[in-house]
Amino acid sequence: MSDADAGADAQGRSRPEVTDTPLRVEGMSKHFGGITAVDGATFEVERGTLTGLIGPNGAGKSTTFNLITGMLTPDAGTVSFEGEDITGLEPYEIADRGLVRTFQIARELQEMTVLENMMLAPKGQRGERLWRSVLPVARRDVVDQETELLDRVWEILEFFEIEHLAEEYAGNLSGGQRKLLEMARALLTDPDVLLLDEPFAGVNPTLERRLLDHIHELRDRGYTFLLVEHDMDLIMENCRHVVVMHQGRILTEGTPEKVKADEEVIEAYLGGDV
Ligand SMILES: Nc1ncnc2c1ncn2[C@@H]1O[C@H](COP(=O)(O)OP(=O)(O)OP(=O)(O)O)[C@@H](O)[C@H]1O
Repeated sequence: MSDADAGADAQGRSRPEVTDTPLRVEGMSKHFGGITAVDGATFEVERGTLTGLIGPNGAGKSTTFNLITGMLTPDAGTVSFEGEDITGLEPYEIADRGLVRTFQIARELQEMTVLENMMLAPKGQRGERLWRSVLPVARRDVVDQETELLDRVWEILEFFEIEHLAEEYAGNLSGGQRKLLEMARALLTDPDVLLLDEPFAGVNPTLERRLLDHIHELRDRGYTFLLVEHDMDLIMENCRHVVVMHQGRILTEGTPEKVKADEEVIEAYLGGDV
């Protein structure tokens, strides 16, 4: 969606102000007993970018991810999305607004096929702004919603090149194929911003490349990504903006070149090569 589309959706309902930085985290903190997991974190995610959130073990990345997606509530600070304060909202309320995370395929769903997993995935509740399709508008106006959903499901499966696995049980997929299915399910919710927590964990290098290509193509279509990752090199090679956490604080942020040259970052990563 371009900024020019902001203001009202296809039904004329008003939507919150759309900014170029859809996601803002300001002064966010979270304590667990005596542990400060996140300590006054402030950063932004710009629209249409891949932003990487990195940091050594225990830096506070997962906690930050859970605070943004509503799985945890911060002790201080705010999270805003498209200009709206979403701090403390329930995860489903946040997802409904278009800030969506991927979920591991639950055990029950592993006994269902890929197609069933897609048909059972939560759907976007936000009107007609469907999957940023290459299909012509007329095709998207199909009255039969079931047919439309099925069309969309197939289009997304084809996009991820897993349509040949439609009848396969999710439990039989490889680690990488499962990640593709997780992302395919998330896309059905019509997100604006996708948060991915360690999306490449357990994925072989060939599928990792494919997953990255898909992420870049989705970014080209206007989606925004926040990637939480251990793998510094991967983030440096693929993200335009990198946020580095250490001991709950934002150590630095900026371009990969800037971050790589930062003494504190080198220090945080065990004083080793970055
Ligand atoms: N539910 C919890 N209860 C107590 N302490 C927690 C909890 N969750 C996280 N922590 C602590 O908060 C700190 C930050 O943890 P977090 O998991 O956010 O870091 P991380 O950067 O994601 O680490 P990793 O890369 O190892 O997953 C750590 O010291 C961790 O032990």
